[in-house]
Amino acid sequence: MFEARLTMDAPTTASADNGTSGGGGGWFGTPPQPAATPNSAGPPSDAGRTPHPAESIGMFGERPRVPSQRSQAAPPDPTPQEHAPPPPPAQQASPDALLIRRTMAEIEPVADKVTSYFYALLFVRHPQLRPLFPAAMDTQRDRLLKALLTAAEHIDNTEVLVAYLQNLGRGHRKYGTMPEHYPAVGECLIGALSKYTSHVWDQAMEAAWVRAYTTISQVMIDAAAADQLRAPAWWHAEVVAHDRRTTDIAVVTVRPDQPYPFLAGQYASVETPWWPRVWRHYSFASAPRSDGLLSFHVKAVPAGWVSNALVHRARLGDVIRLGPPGGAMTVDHTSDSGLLCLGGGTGIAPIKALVEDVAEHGERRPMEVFYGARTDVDLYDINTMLRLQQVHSWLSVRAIIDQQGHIGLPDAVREFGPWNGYDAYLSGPPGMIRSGVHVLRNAGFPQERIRHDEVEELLTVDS
Ligand SMILES: NC(=O)C1=CN([C@@H]2O[C@H](COP(=O)(O)OP(=O)(O)OC[C@H]3O[C@@H](n4cnc5c(N)ncnc54)[C@H](O)[C@@H]3O)[C@@H](O)[C@H]2O)C=CC1
Repeated sequence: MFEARLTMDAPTTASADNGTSGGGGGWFGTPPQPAATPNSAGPPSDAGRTPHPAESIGMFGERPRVPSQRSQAAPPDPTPQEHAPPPPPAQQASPDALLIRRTMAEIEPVADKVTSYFYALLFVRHPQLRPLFPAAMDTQRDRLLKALLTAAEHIDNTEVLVAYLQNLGRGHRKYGTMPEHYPAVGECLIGALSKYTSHVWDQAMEAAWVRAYTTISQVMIDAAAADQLRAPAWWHAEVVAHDRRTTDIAVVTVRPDQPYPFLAGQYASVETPWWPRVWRHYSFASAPRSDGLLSFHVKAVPAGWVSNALVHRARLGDVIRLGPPGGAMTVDHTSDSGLLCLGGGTGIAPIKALVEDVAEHGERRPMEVFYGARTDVDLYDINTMLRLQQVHSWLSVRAIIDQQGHIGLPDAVREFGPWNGYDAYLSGPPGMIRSGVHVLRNAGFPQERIRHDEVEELLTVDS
């Protein structure tokens, strides 16, 4: 019944300036499609996507970053008033946002059921979409729904939402997501939400969700179409070096088949040939190199499909797939702030990339690296870091062995300082990031000077 009403606010397929927007289809129609490139013409048998603990999956599986932007945001903005206003406080939320929040509160206690029902609907009604998802959906099945719900919840916060959704839309190209898939997802989203909120669901609530999803899908579709003009949906990359540093950690170096632009501190999503459509995020372990090679530090974790494959199975000549780079834990080279870096375990990888990045820019900003590990053996990259320290007088590296686990690194940072004039970069297990942020905030560190990847995403990382 709601379907008939939904065709009003149809997402279009591409941006208005190419003549394809504005008219077409509705949620439940087939919007016009942008010209396909070879990479995006349709999901290959292994087209899939996203990262995390059991990682990613879903068509919209990129981890939601909307809520915690500030921790990884750019440096403090001296003129915030020139930008869009912050999201309205709850009492000023738009009517649609209030209805969406009401729905969210209703489904929260039954989130698992909503998730199961949503995917059941999707795959029964639209079986052609099933191959876009990994074979095993059990661990990651809620990524798509979560991303959609997160976006809807922040529908009033246009500035942040658009950036998030654009990233999401671009990231979905590697799954083989096409514009015509969006109406199917929207229909099943409404179907699942209405079923589990039937006692409160009404026309107004449905209309709010339709408007929100129409906006969400339109931004994603436009971003994917724009990205298609300048970048492949994914890169193939051949393993050219495989260096086992410990029984469970390997440094894997790959050569992409096309230039792969990225910034030090970012990460890529990675899919191996052994687990099609299962994607994980790995931070680049080096700044961009003149030979175009990329390195990742991979630790095989229990039940980590991708990480175990990369550490124990990958051989020279194997070809993996890479999604586009993501992440905002990058250095602002217009600043001369010091850099306080915490790298826990394999979290040292992007910190090493940041050191190289600062060095390449010829800067002499103080850089203090705290490298935490459980044992000496786990400090698998300490020699590299100490070599960098020898070469760069502005760099200081301290190793913190934390056998008891999980208190040493942030505590050690507290003992040094003061850290006035420093930006902080945190990379490592989610627990380390959380406690690190806590310690730094208590030490007076402004939130906007603390950068790290999203904890939600790390929780799904198969390190
Ligand atoms: N961009 C990022 O943030 C990256 C994150 N990672 C993540 O880093 C982790 C590395 O795993 P492992 O090498 O096994 O590290 P681990 O679990 O052995 O921890 C390494 C060190 O981090 C610190 N630490 C860990 N948990 C802590 C806690 N709850 N509170 C305070 N400090 C804590 C301790 O000093 C510990 O020795 C993985 O979860 C991986 O996903 C890896 C690469 C990049």
